[in-house]
Amino acid sequence: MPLEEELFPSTPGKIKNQTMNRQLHRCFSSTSTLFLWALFLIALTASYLSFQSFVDTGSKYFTASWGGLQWEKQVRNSAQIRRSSSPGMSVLVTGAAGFVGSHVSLALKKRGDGVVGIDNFNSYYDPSLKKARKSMLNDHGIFIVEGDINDAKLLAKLFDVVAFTHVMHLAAQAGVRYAMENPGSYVHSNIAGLVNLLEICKSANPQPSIVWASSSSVYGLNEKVPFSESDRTDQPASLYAATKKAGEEITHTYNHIYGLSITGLRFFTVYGPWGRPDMAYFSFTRNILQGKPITIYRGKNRVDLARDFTYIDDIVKGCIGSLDTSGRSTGTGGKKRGPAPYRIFNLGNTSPVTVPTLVSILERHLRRKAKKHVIDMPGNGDVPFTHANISYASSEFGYRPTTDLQTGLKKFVRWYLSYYGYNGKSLT
Ligand SMILES: O=C(O)[C@H]1O[C@H](OP(=O)(O)OP(=O)(O)OC[C@H]2O[C@@H](n3ccc(=O)[nH]c3=O)[C@H](O)[C@@H]2O)[C@H](O)[C@@H](O)[C@H]1O
Repeated sequence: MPLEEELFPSTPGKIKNQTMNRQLHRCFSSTSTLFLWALFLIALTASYLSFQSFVDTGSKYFTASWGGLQWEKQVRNSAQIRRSSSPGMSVLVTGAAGFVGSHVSLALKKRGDGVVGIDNFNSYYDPSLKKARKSMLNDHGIFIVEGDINDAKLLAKLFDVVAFTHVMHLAAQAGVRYAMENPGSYVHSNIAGLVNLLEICKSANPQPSIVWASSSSVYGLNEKVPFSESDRTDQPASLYAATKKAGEEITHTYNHIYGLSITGLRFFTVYGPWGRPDMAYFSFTRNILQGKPITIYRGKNRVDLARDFTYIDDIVKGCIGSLDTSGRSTGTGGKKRGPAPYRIFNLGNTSPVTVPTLVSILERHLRRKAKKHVIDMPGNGDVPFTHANISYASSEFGYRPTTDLQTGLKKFVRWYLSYYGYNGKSLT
């Protein structure tokens, strides 16, 4: 039976309906018919109102149109493996119009793997940048479905059309500080969306192997440096971090019960061309070019904040290395048949740089001075520093970052200027 029908039967509750009919018949023949009619009308009005509110809420997330023969053909074409040297994989990339998602999709496609993307194109940051990434991917034969990872029917349909060997799960609500403004969006994408995706993957036949984006933020208030995968991660400093940590626990459960092969990647402040406008290096560049001030946070006792900034090409190599070594899921028909791999890796640069140094590198590349406004770090979920120990990823798949911040920012600035021009007015 197709996955879609198995999960969503076409005649749900058939038996229940027959029982209900008999009960209704008895009710109408009783003396309290009038009273029951009144109750019925009230219930009808209430269900209409709640249906309306469901439609309103639902349409916020599931407005995308998909399906049909032409759509299925596009999905199949995009998933086609065109590699002769090795078996190759067909990968469903979630968040494919995002920063990391678009880079990983392109790299996979270029070496002949099949790639289908899914992205909800939400407006957390300028959706036109996401559309531009999408059209770049389209030019390389990658089809991106517009839809939300919470849409179980859409995901089930995708697995009916293609037997994906791997899922690269990068769709998420990112951003550490935005979690204080819109906590619900983190629960929606990073918890509910993740569980929905895992439910589909566990029922798929064959089950795919899953590689997904966790975050360096799970180390929270950990003070031991550099951060190793075995260090404590039970002191998150932000809701964002807490949802990523929850994701690590949730994926462990699906590995344990259903035999899904899972690899979680703790990304350390990823930057580069086609990046996220909400991140500091990006918004600083925009403001410096527009002559606007930038706010630099400073830690306790006037200590500079520092990040293990990691260049996108290094992260892409880490993602592909993880996919190539992920091993197989072992379940069928939603049942585990044996133990499957469960791994977590740091993907960082092993060389933290302070935020003021980041700013001075940008000033050099942009040939402009920043108007700096230095303030004490507000209690907004930030951590004072991050620093990755990458020996586990090195030993498992030869992960070795090669781009320092100076070089990486030069490439970013070159891209930024070619995309936005000098005043960057198109950026909102
Ligand atoms: O590794 C991660 O897991 C996360 O990395 C990223 O978070 P962060 O490391 O916080 O990056 P980013 O916002 O660029 O701030 C960088 C520095 O600039 C400081 N900062 C920031 C803004 C500002 O106006 N001023 C400032 O000083 C700020 O205090 C910080 O010290 C991703 O956004 C997140 O989605 C997640 O993937």
